[in-house]
Amino acid sequence: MRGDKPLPAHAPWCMGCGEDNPNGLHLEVHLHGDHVYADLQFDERHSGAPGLAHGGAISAACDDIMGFTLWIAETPAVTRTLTVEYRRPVPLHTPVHITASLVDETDRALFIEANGTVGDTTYFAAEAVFVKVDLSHFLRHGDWGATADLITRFFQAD
Ligand SMILES: CCCCCCCC/C=C\CCCCCCCC(=O)SCCNC(=O)CCNC(=O)[C@H](O)C(C)(C)COP(=O)(O)OP(=O)(O)OC[C@H]1O[C@@H](n2cnc3c(N)ncnc32)[C@H](O)[C@@H]1OP(=O)(O)O
Repeated sequence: MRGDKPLPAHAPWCMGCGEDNPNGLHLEVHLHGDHVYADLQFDERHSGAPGLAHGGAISAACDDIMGFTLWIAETPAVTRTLTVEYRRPVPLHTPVHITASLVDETDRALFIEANGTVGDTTYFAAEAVFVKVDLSHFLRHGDWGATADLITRFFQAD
C-alpha cells in the first residue's frame, strides 16, 4: 500500500500540471493508496458558457490526472481514447476533487477511470485507454530529456 505522495508534473509547461504554464490547470497530483487525486478550481481561463467550465478543460483535467496513474502502472503510456461523461455543469471558482485509478491492464493497454466530484456529487466521469510505450516514444516524438528529468524527479520526491 502506497502512502500519500506528491507526484512531479509531467513537464513544467504541461497544460494540466505544469507550474510554469500561466494558462494551465496547475493540477497538484498526489498518489494515495491505489489512486491519484487532485483538487482544483476552474477559472476564467477555462470558461465555456458564462460562469461554467469548458468541456475541453474538464476533458484535459481528466486526461492529465489519468496520466498520473502511470506511476501506479509503472510504465510510460499515452492516451489512445478518452470518453468523458459530463453529468452536471461545473461552475467556475468551485472546489472540484478529481481522482483517477487503474482498473485493468493488458500487455499493451491500460484501462483508467477518473471521477470529478463537488462535495459528494459526481459532476463528471471519464474512461480512457492508454497504450504503453517505451521511453523511445518521447525521444522520437517529443523531448526525451524532459521525460528523463521527470523520472528523476519522481524518484527524488518524498
Ligand atoms: C518506472 C515508472 C515509469 C513511469 C514513467 C512515466 C513517464 C511518462 C512520461 C510522460 C507521460 C506523459 C503523460 C501525459 C499527459 C496526459 C496524457 C496525454 O495527453 S498523452 C498525449 C495524447 N496521446 C498521444 O499523443 C498518443 C498518440 N498515438 C500514438 O502515439 C499511437 O497511436 C500509439 C503509440 C498509442 C499506438 O500506436 P501503435 O502503432 O504502436 O499501436 P496500434 O497497433 O495502433 O495499437 C497497439 C495496441 O494497443 C492496444 N490498443 C489500442 N487501442 C486500444 C483500445 N481502444 N482498447 C484496447 N486496446 C487498445 C492493443 O493491444 C493494440 O494492439 P492490437 O490492435 O491488439 O494488435
